[in-house]
Amino acid sequence: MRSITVELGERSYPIHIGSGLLRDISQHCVKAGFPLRSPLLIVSDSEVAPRYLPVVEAALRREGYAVVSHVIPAGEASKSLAVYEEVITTAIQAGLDRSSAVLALGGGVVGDLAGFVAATYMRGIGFIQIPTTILAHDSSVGGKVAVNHPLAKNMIGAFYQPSLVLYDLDTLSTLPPRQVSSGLAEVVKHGLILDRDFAYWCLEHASELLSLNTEALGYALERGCAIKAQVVSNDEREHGQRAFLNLGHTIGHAIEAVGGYGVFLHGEAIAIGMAGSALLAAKLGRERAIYEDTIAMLSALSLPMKLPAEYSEDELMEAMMHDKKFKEGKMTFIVPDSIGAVSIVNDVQPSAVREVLAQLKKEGSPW
Ligand SMILES: NC(=O)c1ccc[n+]([C@@H]2O[C@H](COP(=O)([O-])OP(=O)(O)OC[C@H]3O[C@@H](n4cnc5c(N)ncnc54)[C@H](O)[C@@H]3O)[C@@H](O)[C@H]2O)c1
Ligand SMILES: O=C(O)C(=O)C[C@@H](O)[C@H](O)[C@H](O)COP(=O)(O)O
Ligand SMILES: [Zn+2]
Repeated sequence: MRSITVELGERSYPIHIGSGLLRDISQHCVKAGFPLRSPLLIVSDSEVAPRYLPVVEAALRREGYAVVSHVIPAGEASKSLAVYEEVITTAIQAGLDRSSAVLALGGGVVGDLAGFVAATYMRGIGFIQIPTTILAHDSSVGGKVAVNHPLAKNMIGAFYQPSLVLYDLDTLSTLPPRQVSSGLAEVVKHGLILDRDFAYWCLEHASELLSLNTEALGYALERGCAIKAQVVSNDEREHGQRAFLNLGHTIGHAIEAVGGYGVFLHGEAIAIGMAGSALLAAKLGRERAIYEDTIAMLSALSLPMKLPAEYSEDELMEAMMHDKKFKEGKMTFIVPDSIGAVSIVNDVQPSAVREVLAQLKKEGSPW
């Protein structure tokens, strides 16, 4: 097992990464100070629960914890206020108290939803992330928790850090290929924003990553988590550098909202968005090689880069006005300066964004 710390003073917490970690969950709950007398709530989804919930429940019960589980339907549509209310109902019925914790066993949907429950139930109780997707190397770290509104992604949420991230890489072996690629979009994003060598390493090792080679994947997820942890430690509430993590998300979130949640997976939408940011970079005078190398990386990871023709540019522009970086009537984009370095560009002209959207319908591979 390897560990990385998210340094946030008194709220610092470890990310444990390794093999066979699920059965150790109870010792971590004890160490984190969750008392046996207070019930724990595990939130999982309909794909993850049949595979991994029994191990986690059994480990906790062996220790003496009272455990209740709530299984949501798998997929982005569950990141909603309606499902949030159902989970809160379970928490009340199970008698969770202020010393209880919510454990998120699943991908980013479970993590974001369960984290929002933990942040708001009785104004905040304990929270543990147990990620089971590649993408969740990103979502489980950093404390952004939320549900979606039909008009805009992650619109109802909070910053609420977990006490612990327990990342058992054995769970990743059951991920479907499309989910593998989607998760790798956020992995390469971490390279594109801050680590040039890592971005090109992802390109060189794409086939090992896609085939879930243990060594390659372990390295990639550790590096991704370390970059994320560092950014969050520097700027927890996104006053500056944390916005780098939003590369590709202005367009990506608009694609998710306009197309319907779950039509494009999050990582797929972000891949199209990162291709768009690289096109925007070229329009703003950066080298076109940034776009070409970005496309090569996304393509190697079997990610989409093309915007389907039926996506209305007007609707996408409208959705982008709800981006959390949109302030005082100005569009802000994270724009690559080179591979491994980005800038926050305020006041991007809407006409330039429209041109990018039109180009995204033409360029890239048809996927
Ligand atoms: N909070 C953050 O900082 C942050 C960062 C990135 C993404 N996100 C959010 O995360 C979400 C996407 O996360 P995701 O891609 O993990 O999606 P997800 O949670 O929907 O998981 C993807 C799919 O894989 C299945 N699955 C999960 N683990 C599995 C396993 N081990 N074996 C087999 N199937 C498994 C799930 O049931 C689901 O169908 C989006 O809502 C996105 O907005 C949040
Ligand atoms: O942790 C962050 O900060 C990120 O931006 C990570 C993103 O990958 C993630 O999708 C996040 O949920 C987006 O946040 P939002 O503030 O744009 O909703
Ligand atoms: Zn993301």
